[in-house]
Amino acid sequence: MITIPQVVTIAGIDSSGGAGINADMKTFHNQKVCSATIVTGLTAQNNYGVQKILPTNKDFILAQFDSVFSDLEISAAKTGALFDTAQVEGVIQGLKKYKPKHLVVDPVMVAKGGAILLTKEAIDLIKDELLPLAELVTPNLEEAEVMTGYQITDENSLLNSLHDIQKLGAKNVLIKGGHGQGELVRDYLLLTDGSVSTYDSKRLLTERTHGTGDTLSSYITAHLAMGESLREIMPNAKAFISEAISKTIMVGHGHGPLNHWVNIND
Ligand SMILES: Nc1ncnc2c1ncn2[C@@H]1O[C@H](COP(=O)(O)OP(=O)(O)OP(=O)(O)O)[C@@H](O)[C@H]1O
Ligand SMILES: Cc1ncc(COP(=O)(O)O)c(N)n1
Repeated sequence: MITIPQVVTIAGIDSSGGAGINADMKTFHNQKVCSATIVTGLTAQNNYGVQKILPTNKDFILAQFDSVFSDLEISAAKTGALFDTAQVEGVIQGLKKYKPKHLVVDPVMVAKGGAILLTKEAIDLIKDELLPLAELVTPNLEEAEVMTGYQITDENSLLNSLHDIQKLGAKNVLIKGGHGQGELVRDYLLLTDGSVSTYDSKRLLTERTHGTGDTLSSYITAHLAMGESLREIMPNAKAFISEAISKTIMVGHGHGPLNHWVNIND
C-alpha cells in the first residue's frame, strides 16, 4: 500500500490549461501529491487573456466541499480565483466546517492579460474573513496594494505592507516580486515570529509566465502537506518556478504556460 499526501485546490479552470486549477494539478502531480478540486468557475481563456467567466454558485461549492472532505484525507488546501461574494461566502463556510490543517490563500485578483477576476465586495470579504483562516497568503505586488489600500513604491512600503496584511489575520505573508523591476525577482516572506526573509532569483526575460502565481502557491501547498516549514520550502519553490519558466515550452501565444514536466523525467 502506498500512502500519498492529499490536497485540494479551490480555484477556477483555465480553458487554455496554463493557470488556475490546471496549473495547480500539474504542479501537484509533479511534486507527487494527490489533488482534489473544488471548482469556483470556468473560464474561456487563452494566453492572450480571459474572454468569459462562468462562476459556480455557493450551493455547488458547498456540495463539492462535502463530497471531497467526506472521502479524502485532505491535509492542505489552497484557494485561487474566486469570482463573487456569494462564492467567497461558500468557500469560507466550507473551510470553517472542514478546517484543513494547512491553508494557502492565493488572492488572485487580476489575470496576466489584465482582466479583473474578483469584485470589490468579494475582496473585502476575503480580507475580513478568509485571511484570518490562512496559514499563508501570497499576494503579488498589485494584490498587496489592493489589500492595504496604498502603493508599494520602495522597500519601506513593501515591508509595511507585509505587516499590514499580517494584521488582517493571515499568519504568514509572502509578497511576490514577479511584477517588479530589476535584474532580480525578490519575494518577501513575513513569518508569525515577525522575521522577514527574502528570496531572490534571476529575472527571466520572457513573457511566457502564465500561471506562475498558481504554480508557486501549489508547490508550497504540496510541501506544507508533506510537513515541511515555509523556511524549508521557499528556496526549493523559487528554484522550481525558475526552472519551469526557463525550460520554455512553445504552447500558444502571448503569456504562454510554464513547463510543469521539469524534474519528472530528468
Ligand atoms: N520573470 C520571472 N523570472 C523569474 N521568476 C519569476 C518571474 N516572474 C515571476 N517569477 C516568480 O514566480 C512566482 C510568482 O510571482 P508573480 O509575482 O508573477 O505572481 P503572480 O502575479 O501571482 O503570478 P500570476 O501573474 O501568474 O498570477 C514568484 O516566486 C516570482 O518570484
Ligand atoms: C482560472 C484562473 N485562475 C488564476 C489565474 C491567474 O493566473 P495568471 O495571472 O498567470 O494568468 C487565471 N488566469 N485563471
